[in-house]
Amino acid sequence: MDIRISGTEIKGAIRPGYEDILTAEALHFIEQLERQFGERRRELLDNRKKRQRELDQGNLPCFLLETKQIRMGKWSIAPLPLDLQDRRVEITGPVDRKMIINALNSNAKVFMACFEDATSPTWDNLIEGQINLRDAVNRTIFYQGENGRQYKLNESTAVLMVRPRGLHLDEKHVLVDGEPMSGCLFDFGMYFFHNALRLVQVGTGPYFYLPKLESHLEARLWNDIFVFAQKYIGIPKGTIKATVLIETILAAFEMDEILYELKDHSAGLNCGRWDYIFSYLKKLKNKEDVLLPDRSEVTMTVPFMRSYSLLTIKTCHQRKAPAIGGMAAQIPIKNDPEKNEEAFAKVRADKEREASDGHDGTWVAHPGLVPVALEVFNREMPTPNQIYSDKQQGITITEADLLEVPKGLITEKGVRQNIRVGIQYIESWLSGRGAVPIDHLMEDAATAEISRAQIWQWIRHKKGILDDGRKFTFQVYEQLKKEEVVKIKSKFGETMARLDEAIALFDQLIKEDEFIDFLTIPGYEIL
Ligand SMILES: CC(=O)SCCNC(=O)CCNC(=O)[C@H](O)C(C)(C)COP(=O)(O)OP(=O)(O)OC[C@H]1O[C@@H](n2cnc3c(N)ncnc32)[C@H](O)[C@@H]1OP(=O)(O)O
Ligand SMILES: O=CC(=O)O
Ligand SMILES: [Mg+2]
Repeated sequence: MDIRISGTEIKGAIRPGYEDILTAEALHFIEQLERQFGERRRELLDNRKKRQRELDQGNLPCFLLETKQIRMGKWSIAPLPLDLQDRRVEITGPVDRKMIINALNSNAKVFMACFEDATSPTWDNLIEGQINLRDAVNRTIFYQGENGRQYKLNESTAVLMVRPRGLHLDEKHVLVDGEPMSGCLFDFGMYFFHNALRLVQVGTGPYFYLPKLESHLEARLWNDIFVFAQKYIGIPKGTIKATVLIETILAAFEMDEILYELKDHSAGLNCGRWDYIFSYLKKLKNKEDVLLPDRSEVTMTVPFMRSYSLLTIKTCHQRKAPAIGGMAAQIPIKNDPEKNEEAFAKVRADKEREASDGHDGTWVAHPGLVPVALEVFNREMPTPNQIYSDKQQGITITEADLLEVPKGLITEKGVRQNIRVGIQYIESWLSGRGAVPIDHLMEDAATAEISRAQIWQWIRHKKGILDDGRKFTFQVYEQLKKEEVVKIKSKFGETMARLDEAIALFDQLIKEDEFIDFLTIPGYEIL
């Protein structure tokens, strides 16, 4: 069956149940969103390119002169709704049916359902994700595992927040006036249209996380989208609340401005550490002194990362907004209690730093880590949040602090890990899975971006030299890649259906001199 309503045409398959999401009314709404905001989104994407060219020519990110008044002014975001005041532990995950139930039942305060880093945007994942979220909001969601185990919601569940895709991705299965529509407007629009009224009725609201913003003008776009959407379905302005991920180096220089643009709709900021590392590398890739060591060495305690997290807290608290921490990559390790305890200790230390610095909550990747993070925040944060604490007073973070280049080594082990993780992750993404465990770490689109960006840069940077003195070149890359692919094949054999395509895509990302902005853009062409 083909669906075509007014100027909107659905190119994706219509399986049983999909018509409940792709209703005429919902399609009319997303068509309006695209017509109203699609062009502005494209202009903002062009701005990103222009900004990248300026950075490539040697300009450095800086606090903006033209918005100094906003940074100096006395203002706060609108008061937070009751159910977003205590966000001490938030679990994240893809929009998979079983995982949604597990996350909502996990005892975390919030569950962020993710269409971005943790979801491979196949048409089926997206529409099934919308069905799952609708059923979760209606509390009718139910799942039966292959082993017969049945899953349903507990009496008390986490507050739901939804992360639509970033501005950079199209939705090729939905054409509006003959062109693919914006992925972010599709995800946001469908979730909002089907759930906002019900969420308000039951005393919560349409709450969002906004990924990968690069400027306050992008926050302004989202604010205008929210105003339009609320008016469209007849709910008061300010009902939507959104937390913006500070996960690009450019956004770190515009935190006040981002909060200001969204102030009626703001639910604070979050430190998206993995995309942040990727963005630091990508945006500054042409600077001769900018070179990151092995991925495992770029932790939250290296100076530029710590500065960014402290500035996020300080900025948020000045504006009475929550500052949520980020994701430690460790996940539980089954059948090895000693290694498992080491992983938990790393997560605990990460959460202790966040809580004692003044973060108002944190992220975990796995239900098994909820008690670890809860114990730390319960101990360190007796109040629902730390918005009124004075922990950040006296701290000043400069432009130079945000840009400080970390020290450390590039090793063959680090190169091998980047190659293996990059290829394995892309294979899984192409096969429809957007978050995977690799070497006992959570890997998703953001972490994989770091892996491939490092390889790209180390080859081209004159200081891309391994700790044993070898220059890292295309030849060394080819040799190590060959060996890593053999290891992948011997471990996974025939189960990796899209390995050849993953290797080809990884190669393209490394070999094109023009840095490819997001791996998901060429990836989406073959998804
Ligand atoms: C950089 C960023 O953007 S971070 C945010 C985006 N990334 C994410 O959200 C990743 C979230 N985490 C995950 O997807 C998963 O934890 C993974 C892929 C890393 C590991 O998943 P698995 O290999 O399935 O873990 P594991 O086998 O230990 O899972 C045990 C149980 O916990 C469940 N589970 C694991 N992680 C989650 C989660 N995040 N949410 C809900 N349930 C989860 C599993 O579904 C499984 O349930 P079951 O026992 O009922 O079958
Ligand atoms: O989205 C989170 C990140 O770390 O990236
Ligand atoms: Mg991210």
